[in-house]
Amino acid sequence: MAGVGIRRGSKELLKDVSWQVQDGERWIIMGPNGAGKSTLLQVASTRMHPTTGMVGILDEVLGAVDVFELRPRIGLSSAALAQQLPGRETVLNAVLTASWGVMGRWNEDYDSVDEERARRLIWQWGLRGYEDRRFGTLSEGERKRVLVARALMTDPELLLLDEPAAGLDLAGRETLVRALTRLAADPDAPALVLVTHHVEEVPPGFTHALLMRQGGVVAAGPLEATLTEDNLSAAFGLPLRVTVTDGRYTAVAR
Ligand SMILES: Nc1ncnc2c1ncn2[C@@H]1O[C@H](COP(=O)(O)OP(=O)(O)OP(=O)(O)O)[C@@H](O)[C@H]1O
Repeated sequence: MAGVGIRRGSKELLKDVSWQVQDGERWIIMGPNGAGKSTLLQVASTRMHPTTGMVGILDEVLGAVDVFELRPRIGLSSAALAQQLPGRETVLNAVLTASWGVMGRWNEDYDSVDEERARRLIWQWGLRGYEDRRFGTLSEGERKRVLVARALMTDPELLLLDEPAAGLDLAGRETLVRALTRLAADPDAPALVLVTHHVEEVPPGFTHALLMRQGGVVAAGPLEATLTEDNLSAAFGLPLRVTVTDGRYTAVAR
């Protein structure tokens, strides 16, 4: 995207954002509350159109393409989507129904190939044995992993994860970070974009970072050169001390 701005009334949600994701890249989007991260993902997932600027997604230009054809090529996991999934739906159906772009199972006919893929994803995301459990009865950590499995169901070319570790306890977070580390290392995985508030949630193997503040880009580029003390302090508006141990980041106020 180039020069993207989004305005609602007098408020600028995004200001002159230019950003490119290439095949095989794994991006972190980070910034404080209200920085515009979710808005940016809304644009990248074709749910929101910019007021100014140009957005190209998977070789199509937003505004000149049928978004309903583009959406199955983009996997999305977010709290807003989780709320739309019926709690009575089974884990298997929560993942499987993504292939039809619907949230609850009705009378659709699913191929056994689709069901096999859904089961494989459920296993891959550490939920073997949970296939018949109802989504509403899962823990937050289990739910988050179902959402990622669901987002991968259509074999997307781009995977957008909006705060997948929000609300998880330490073990839940570490399980998810490990799973995302594996995904990042998979050469067949789609391009990845992960939104988070916390450097502790950056999975090793992610390649790039975009730091935001007040709708604008503070810094963007290769991860190590971007997640620096100076850039993170500027994004969060607080002097930070950042350490990296075995590819894992921690940040504390200075
Ligand atoms: N329709 C709207 N009208 C006016 N302001 C809006 C609208 N939608 C979002 N905003 C504002 O735009 C800003 C950016 O919101 P956004 O959800 O993108 O931020 P975020 O970085 O994802 O924040 P958080 O980390 O808290 O989830 C916020 O200040 C929000 O209140």
